[in-house]
Amino acid sequence: MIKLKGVTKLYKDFVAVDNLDLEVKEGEILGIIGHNGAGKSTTLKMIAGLTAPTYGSIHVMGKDMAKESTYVKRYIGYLPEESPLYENMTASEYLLFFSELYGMPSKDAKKRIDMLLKALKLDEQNKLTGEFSKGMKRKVAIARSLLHDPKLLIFDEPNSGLDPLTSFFIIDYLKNLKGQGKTILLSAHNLFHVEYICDRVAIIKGGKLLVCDTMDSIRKSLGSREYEVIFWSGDNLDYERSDGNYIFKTTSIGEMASVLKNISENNWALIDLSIKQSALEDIYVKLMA
Ligand SMILES: Nc1ncnc2c1ncn2[C@@H]1O[C@H](COP(=O)(O)OP(=O)(O)OP(=O)(O)O)[C@@H](O)[C@H]1O
Repeated sequence: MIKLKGVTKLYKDFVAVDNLDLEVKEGEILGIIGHNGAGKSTTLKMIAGLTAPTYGSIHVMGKDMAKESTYVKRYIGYLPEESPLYENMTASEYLLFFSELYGMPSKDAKKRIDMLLKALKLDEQNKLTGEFSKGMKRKVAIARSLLHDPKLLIFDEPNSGLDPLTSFFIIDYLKNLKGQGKTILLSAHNLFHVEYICDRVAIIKGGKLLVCDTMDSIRKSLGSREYEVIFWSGDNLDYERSDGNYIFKTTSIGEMASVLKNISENNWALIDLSIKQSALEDIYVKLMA
């Protein structure tokens, strides 16, 4: 669906995106994460055809964005990081206005707007968007990006500045859109959300791609596992105590095996054995350090 080859973006002589190769497959959700100023928005804008790369090529739906971006844009729903609305319109009026700009037949547009307002739980029909909360405004912007039923969604921090429940509602809504066959490329700062919905994660730093893979593969190469064994023994042992039991934690599978052997040989009682994997947050902190 998306293919970037050697994409570089210079602002004068400042390198905002540096020789980026990236692919997004049809039907997947790819999350881009990175510090402020890492180059996420610039990358998304280039893919959406809003700014051209200085070097390199971008293909979307098999088309070269340098030549056919006008054609491709009708299949893209782009949500910018900041999305000011026309605040003296209700949500329906605003969306209807955009549907006219998109050339949608008004009957189809009204149906689609009703569906989107309902799906996004935007039910205060009589309020002007200027009187909406931040979360509701973001939902209107999301509805606008989905008006023309695009195949590819490019969302720049869809839930920035929103409370946890509204954020989660939006993330879950995006997951639902993937179920309807959409391809989604998003940037986000909430790593839990990225881990929750994305099939693959791209981590960028200073405009360069550090890693792009599934969470499983990233964990295998960069993450760690911590084993935790809880057991009971009547003996006085040199292990940490927890609620009348002993607890042993390690990242070494060898050490964990030797404790299990001890438990078995001494007839102590194994209460629990668990494996904790690194969350994206741990891996991100490690990579950025
Ligand atoms: N129009 C522009 N002119 C000059 N520099 C720019 C322009 N747009 C972005 N930059 C610079 O390019 C770098 C990357 O910016 P970008 O907005 O892509 O980062 P980001 O990862 O999206 O950051 P954030 O998480 O804060 O949104 C930053 O150093 C920024 O200051």
